[in-house]
Amino acid sequence: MDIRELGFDEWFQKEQKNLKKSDGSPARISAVDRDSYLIRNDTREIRAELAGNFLYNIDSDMDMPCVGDWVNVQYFDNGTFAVIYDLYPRKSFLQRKAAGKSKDRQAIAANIDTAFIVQSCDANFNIHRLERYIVMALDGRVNPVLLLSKKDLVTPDELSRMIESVQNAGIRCTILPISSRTEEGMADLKALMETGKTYCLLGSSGVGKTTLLNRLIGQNIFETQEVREFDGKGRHTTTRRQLTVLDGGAMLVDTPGMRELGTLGMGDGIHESFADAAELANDCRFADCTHTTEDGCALLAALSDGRLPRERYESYMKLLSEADFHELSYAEKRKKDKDFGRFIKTAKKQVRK
Ligand SMILES: Nc1nc2c(ncn2[C@@H]2O[C@H](COP(=O)(O)OP(=O)(O)OP(=O)(O)O)[C@@H](O)[C@H]2O)c(=O)[nH]1
Ligand SMILES: [Zn+2]
Repeated sequence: MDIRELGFDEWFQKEQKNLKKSDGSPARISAVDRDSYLIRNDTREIRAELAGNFLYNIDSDMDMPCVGDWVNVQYFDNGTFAVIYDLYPRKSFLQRKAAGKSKDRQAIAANIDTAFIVQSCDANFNIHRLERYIVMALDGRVNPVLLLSKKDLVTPDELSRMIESVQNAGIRCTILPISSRTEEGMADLKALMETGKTYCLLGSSGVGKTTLLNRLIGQNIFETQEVREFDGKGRHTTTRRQLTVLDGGAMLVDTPGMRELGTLGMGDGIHESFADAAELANDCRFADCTHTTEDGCALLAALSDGRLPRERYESYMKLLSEADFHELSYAEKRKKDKDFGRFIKTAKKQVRK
């Protein structure tokens, strides 16, 4: 396999000479498990760890490798173990964030070309929710495609009305109705997925993402297996692969963090136009731009020369920062609930005293 088939195109080749360490080889992160990584190169998938000085050279958590990232590595033990020295710039970056506060950001995946936003035809279809997922994708420079799942549950008329309402809302993304049950649309979906490009599935719980993933990965049993290897310290470890190369050569990313996005909430009254701002964000120099202070921020540029009205900018930033937009992960919520429970307990004790 050629490394270009894993997505290492001219864009990354050009960035190679800007890396701190000029020797080394490019490899792609295929799973992250706390401080240990799986990387994929042209021949194999192996375990990797960060170089000792990696942490000294970064400014924030956002500079830590995440799934989909390209990294510069050096191989040891006959190429069975690697050390990560450097992170390539990101072409695209899916993250949860609260506007302007870097500590409230959480990386989800890097270098995704297309996000399939899944909404099921029967109950889950909702224009406002769709708009929010589209903003999230565009803000990370990821191309959104709408999959209308469970097509088998609606009539052709109902389906046409849904597609019409998406178009009437001014949303211009590709729309593909599919059914995992009847296989309708599955061939079209596979035809959309190109060799060397990376995809992910976003959508609420129950819309059929897992079923679809299994359909796409299913014929590729080897890829779904866990990777068991000895790590650098000789321990036996197991990691679930999060970036999978499908039979057709396209790649699919599925991380636990991506699953948790499924509960994306729906506040009221934020049905303002976002398309202009979200499309501008696509042109920011940095994939992880916060649109607050960065040089090369397309939103700030448009704001200063009047192409983007201030209130539009502000409502867009508000949308990005909403608590329920980039929902806290389930684990974080559980922890918050626990902390709150503890707080109540202590407070009660103190009252008793
Ligand atoms: N009728 C119909 N049902 C489907 C289809 N695809 C999935 N389902 C059903 O929808 C339910 C939810 O599917 P999942 O694949 O688990 O949905 P999910 O989006 O992965 O949900 P989470 O795992 O909770 O995130 C299951 O009962 C599936 O059998 C479809 O194309 N048609
Ligand atoms: Zn920006």
